[in-house]
Amino acid sequence: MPRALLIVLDSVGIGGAEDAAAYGDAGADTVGHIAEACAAGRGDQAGLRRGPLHLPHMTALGLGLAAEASTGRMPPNLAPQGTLKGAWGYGVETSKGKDTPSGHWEIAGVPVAFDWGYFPNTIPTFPEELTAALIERGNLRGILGDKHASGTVVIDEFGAEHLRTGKPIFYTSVDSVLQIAAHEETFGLQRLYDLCQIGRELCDPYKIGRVIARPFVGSPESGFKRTGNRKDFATPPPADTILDTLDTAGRSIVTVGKIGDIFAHRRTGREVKPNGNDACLSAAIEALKDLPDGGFVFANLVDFDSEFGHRRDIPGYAAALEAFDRRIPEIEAALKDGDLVIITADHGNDPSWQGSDHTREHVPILSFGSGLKLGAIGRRESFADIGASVLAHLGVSHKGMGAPWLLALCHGRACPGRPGCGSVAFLASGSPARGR
Ligand SMILES: O=P(O)(O)O[C@H]1O[C@H](CO)[C@@H](O)[C@H]1O
Ligand SMILES: [Mn+2]
Ligand SMILES: [Mn+2]
Repeated sequence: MPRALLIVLDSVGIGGAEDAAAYGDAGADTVGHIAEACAAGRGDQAGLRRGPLHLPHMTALGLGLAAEASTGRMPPNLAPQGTLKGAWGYGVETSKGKDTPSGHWEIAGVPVAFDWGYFPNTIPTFPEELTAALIERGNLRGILGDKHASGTVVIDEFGAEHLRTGKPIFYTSVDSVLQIAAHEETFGLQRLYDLCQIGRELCDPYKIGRVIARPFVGSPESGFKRTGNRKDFATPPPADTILDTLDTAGRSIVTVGKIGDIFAHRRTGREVKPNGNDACLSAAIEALKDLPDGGFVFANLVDFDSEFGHRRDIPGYAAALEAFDRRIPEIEAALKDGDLVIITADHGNDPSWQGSDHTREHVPILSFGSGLKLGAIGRRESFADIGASVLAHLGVSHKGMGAPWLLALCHGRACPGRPGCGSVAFLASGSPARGR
């Protein structure tokens, strides 16, 4: 029985969203603008990286072709030179919003049809009764911030006052979030998590997607730094996702990084949550080693978004893409015959864009594995096609949103595709055909 690995490169969008203007993002293009900046020497940083964006493995999987199909422009240095090694295309987000839960839930078969709640870009941003309830139930002296902000800037601004007063820092963004930053040692990590749990309950009537704990360390003298103990308190998806479907079918599930949080820990299998892209990718590769037949590994790599996209750091983002790309051979080496890998993203976060928020974009869909039919899977009208394709590959029937694309489930590199070999190819139209 085949297995599947789904990797979400958080915020690695490829531009071109037709509805981007409605989000203030017309023209945003995360990968395209990083590639252009690198080609123009604006991606150089001493000791980190230099030169054109170098992503040989993702290029061979069709990243440049997917980007070109999405925007009409081939990003510099991403045109494939040799043989293509993957099936490539791009996904269009149908959900409302451009945040992590919308993107991930849609990937997993549940597009967001309702409107999230958002806090206005005013000071204060939070409704008085919400703040009052948080202060009372959280036993607080008050709150700091109370505005739209970037998380690293807001701890620089209020960190010292937080240490003096013990008041936590509350902020939000254009996303449906309430974020609470507090010093991990003086305020206490568990106390921050408990406060966020209270916040989660109080935010439900406002339809807020996530309450996020943002612990940090440091001092006014040394500066403040966020730690890896961020924790997202998400509202659960409104319908069954592929995780529910696979769990019901008795399949083994491993979720890596933020996935557990994003799906509110519902049917998220064995959760592994190390800190950072590299450690999360290692954990995903490690999980493949003892993943039984029919199993599913679902990983999120968040550094692209949180460390570089929101920070508008082009060299950092480029270096992170290159670091991921260098490890694709390790993923290939961990695969068994019949395994499927899909690499995608949940939204954009163009580091060349104004502000510090996500950007509405198409996402790349790159897949590979033995027996997989190579070539274009085209434009997928919903991210839900990704989850549907995972289910199709794993042979689990699916009644929800999304349609699987061209997959050739030919279990074995040497499969001659003889009649009756049992393999199934899903054609782009969605009609299954025998053999390959
Ligand atoms: O600036 P930081 O704290 O990284 O916040 C960002 O992280 C949130 C979740 O992705 C986004 O809504 C954005 O506000
Ligand atoms: Mn995200
Ligand atoms: Mn983000």
